[in-house]
Amino acid sequence: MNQDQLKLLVGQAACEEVLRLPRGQILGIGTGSTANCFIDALAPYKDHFAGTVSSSNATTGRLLKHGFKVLDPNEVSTLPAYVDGADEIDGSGNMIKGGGGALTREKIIASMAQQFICICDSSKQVKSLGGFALPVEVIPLAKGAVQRELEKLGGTVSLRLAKATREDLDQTPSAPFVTDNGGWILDISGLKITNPLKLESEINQIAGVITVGLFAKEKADILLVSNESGVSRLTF
Ligand SMILES: O=C[C@H](O)[C@H](O)[C@H](O)COP(=O)(O)O
Repeated sequence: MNQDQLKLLVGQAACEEVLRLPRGQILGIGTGSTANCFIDALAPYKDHFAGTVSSSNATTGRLLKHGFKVLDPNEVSTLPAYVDGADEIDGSGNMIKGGGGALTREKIIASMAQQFICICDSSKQVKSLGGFALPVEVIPLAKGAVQRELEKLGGTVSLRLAKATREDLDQTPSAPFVTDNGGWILDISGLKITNPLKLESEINQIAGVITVGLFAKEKADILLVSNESGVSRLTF
């Protein structure tokens, strides 16, 4: 099975998982190629849910195309579950997210949910986080100041350019990648993340940081992970 087939498989498993929730609730939905597989699998059963809350403009577009109702997060107080992919996940459910630039809205929607259901293929499972460059969304005018602070952490910090990210976001190549919030992204590579919760809090304290793509406070509660032998369900 190739990686696309593994994503389809876990998307289908996540669909079965959320259909066990009582009817008529509102579901939080993430961003990325794995989340897209989940959205497509869930589309025939969309009436099971009263609506969805989306973590990005790309996801909103896909949900609307399938006929899902998409609600403004301000209209919703709590969600039974949030389903999303990850760039890396460790053995405790801590994650790096933001490879597609949607980290801030993802973290907001995750914080509203009673449980975070992470979906991925087994290539995303790691012993410790940091092999995938850690994304940090920043206010553009603070880029220089934030970069200097982030460099003190020991990694290599680079501004994400549009060409280095997804074509489906319709960005101009070589210009800074611009998030749905008008922010820019600094990617930190070469970090050894030993205490994700502490590092998340430290980076969030830097003036000019919008969000760091470390999900330790909002870590996964459930992991559905696919490999050659099928889908496993882990809880944290
Ligand atoms: O900003 C993007 C999100 O955090 C995604 O959930 C993450 O990048 C994983 O995406 P994919 O499922 O495409 O690997």
